[in-house]
Amino acid sequence: MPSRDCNPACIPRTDWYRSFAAAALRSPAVHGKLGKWLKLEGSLTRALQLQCRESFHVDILQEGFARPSLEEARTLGIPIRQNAWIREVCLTGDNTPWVLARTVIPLSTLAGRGRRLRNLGRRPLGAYLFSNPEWQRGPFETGLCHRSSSHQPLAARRSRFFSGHHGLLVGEYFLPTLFS
Ligand SMILES: C=C(O[C@@H]1C=C(C(=O)O)C=C[C@H]1O)C(=O)O
Repeated sequence: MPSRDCNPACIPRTDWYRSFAAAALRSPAVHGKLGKWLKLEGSLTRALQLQCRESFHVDILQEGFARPSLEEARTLGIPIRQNAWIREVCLTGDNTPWVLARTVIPLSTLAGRGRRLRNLGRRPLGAYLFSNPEWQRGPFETGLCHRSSSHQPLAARRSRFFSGHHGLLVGEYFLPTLFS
């Protein structure tokens, strides 16, 4: 895993989608089991843990300071050349990768109590956000992904979390294994 304080060059490009726009989402009206997961309120981690028979864990794919995509910076309202803390994980249930997640946390959000967001390790981000009532979630963007392989995520959702003037962006990409 890249060192914690590396420059943008250290964090290699995400090999699923760098940003929500890159997922080329379409037909946001998604129904059935897929739609249920996309519209799930509350902690996705908690819902996945309830889905497990044996085990659940968060695998860190990469984490560190890097430059968000232009679209992510604009969505967060931060300067387009400013680094952010980027965390990419795989949520794994019963030893099967179920969800890929990319979280972009602006520098301003890391100040003060937010500095804990840099030290989550394998603790789920949701456990932090949903245990602190000052964090509120905004509306979801959802949709089906354009896939170039059968292993890539079927659908994705994204939302911003807010605490006062601070925010962060969470993108969650649902893998086909969650539905098999
Ligand atoms: C926001 C949540 O946290 C989950 C855990 C994440 C992590 O640990 O990086 C990222 C995205 C979420 O799927 C949640 O549980 O709803």
